[in-house]
Amino acid sequence: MLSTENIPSASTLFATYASMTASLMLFRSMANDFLPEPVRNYACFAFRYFFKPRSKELTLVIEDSNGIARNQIFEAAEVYLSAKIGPSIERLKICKTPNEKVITIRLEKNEQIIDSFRGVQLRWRFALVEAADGKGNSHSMRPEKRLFELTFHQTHKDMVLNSYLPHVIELAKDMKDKTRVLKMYTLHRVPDYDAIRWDSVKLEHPATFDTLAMEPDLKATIMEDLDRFVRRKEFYKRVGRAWKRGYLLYGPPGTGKSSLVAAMANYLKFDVFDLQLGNVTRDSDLRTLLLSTGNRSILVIEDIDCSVDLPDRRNGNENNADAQQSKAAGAAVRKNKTDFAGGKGQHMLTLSGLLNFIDGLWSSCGDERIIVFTTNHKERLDPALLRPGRMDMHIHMSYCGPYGFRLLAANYLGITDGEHKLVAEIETLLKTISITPAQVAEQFMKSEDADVALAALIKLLKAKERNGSGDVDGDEDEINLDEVAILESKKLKTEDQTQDKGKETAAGPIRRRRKRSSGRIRKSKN
Ligand SMILES: Nc1ncnc2c1ncn2[C@@H]1O[C@H](COP(=O)(O)OP(=O)(O)OP(=O)(O)O)[C@@H](O)[C@H]1O
Ligand SMILES: [Mg+2]
Repeated sequence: MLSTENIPSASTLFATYASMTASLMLFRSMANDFLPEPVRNYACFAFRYFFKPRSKELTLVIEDSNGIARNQIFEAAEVYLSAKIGPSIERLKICKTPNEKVITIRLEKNEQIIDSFRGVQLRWRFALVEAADGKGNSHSMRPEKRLFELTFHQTHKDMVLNSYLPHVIELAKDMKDKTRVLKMYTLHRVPDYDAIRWDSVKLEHPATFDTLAMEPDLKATIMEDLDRFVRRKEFYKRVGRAWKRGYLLYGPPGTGKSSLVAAMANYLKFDVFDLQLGNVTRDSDLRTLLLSTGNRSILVIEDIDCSVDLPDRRNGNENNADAQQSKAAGAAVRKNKTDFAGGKGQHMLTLSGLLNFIDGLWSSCGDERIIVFTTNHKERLDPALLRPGRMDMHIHMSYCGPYGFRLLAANYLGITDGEHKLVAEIETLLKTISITPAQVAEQFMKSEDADVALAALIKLLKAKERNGSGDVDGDEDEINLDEVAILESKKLKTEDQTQDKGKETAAGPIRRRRKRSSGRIRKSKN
């Protein structure tokens, strides 16, 4: 039987509680009076430290930026985790801008994801915290900081830092590349500010190495070269070279130089910056433009022989003061039309200036840069451009050979392994007659019926054979396409010649117009 004698009464309990509370309050007010604040804070900290339950977990806090630059780990985690979303997630943020191919999915505040790597469990949590200074993140202009918390057992700290996070970064890069929308930047003049800047559009050029008709060995060499370039970051650093590579593409019009640039961009997932030198009049503009090109990009200068001319070649005047000056400097000088007419000379762009800038300052302030020059006339190029070490690879884009023809026939007409009665005849003709891939493609566009398309190609090849135009350049070839083309091109040529008479000193723009007119004939038939 329980005795009630040993149980304290309610009044005793209340009295004890009241006296303890009074003692504590007395103690606290004495501590406040006699102990200085730093000592009190330290005592509180020590109390909490010794009596807090020990956690075996470690949490890494990954903020979206360090205040100035973006945090690469944060960005990688966002992408990586979007592929790890499981059924336990209740809220997600989704978004798609007009330029994006797919919907982006991101975690909402406080959502967690459990990941595992080499048998280790890792917990990710996305959080939004108000910035202590109330200003938030200046980089993203947000009032709060976005961060990920990555929690795991303390013993795995080294593995997470040295293996798991690099793995997340690498995987995220691959994922981003797959969905990346390539951009094509072209020059845009802002008249009010007399300035010129890059404007971007989505690069949707369908050319790839699979659709490009060129000799297989050359194609493989280019692809290998590109692969080697992108994976040799450390090598470039070690040997003290800027991580850039230059290609000179030369060959007749319609042999696929521009298509090759697009194929390179699609292959590497690099943006393209199309630098139309004709629109740039000042060296200072050029420098600003070059400095604002991004990493992982291809800078293209098309038709370099038309864009940058030697003045003595252009106007045939050896005594011209500018020509003398540029010769002395070993430079090719291009001036805009008004300079020639008015002789003001202040808007001057030099090829050597461009090349030095590309070789020097520009190339050292970015990574993974490719520069491509294209030309129809390699022999007209300034020796400064061809100097060893300037352009790493000279690629000759040539007329259509049997391999190129078969590839086009397969892509356009679905003729695989040359299984068509007319293929052998065409291949024989191709041995002696030069025809560009663009012209072959044009014939193949005429009909979906392989018989009709191949017959049209044979007709064109035979017409070329009759005219003895097997080895003339592409501009002349256009005249042989068909009667409409003949009439149209004659008309355009007459127009050109009339205009050219008045502008004998501006050889560059004249060459450009001729090229464009032949392009127009091609387009009108498609
Ligand atoms: N090698 C090729 N493989 C597949 N298609 C090609 C090839 N070359 C040209 N073409 C076709 O011809 C069109 C024009 O080619 P592209 O503009 O690449 O020639 P280009 O060499 O740059 O000519 P230009 O010297 O006039 O700039 C392309 O859009 C493509 O359809
Ligand atoms: Mg081109």
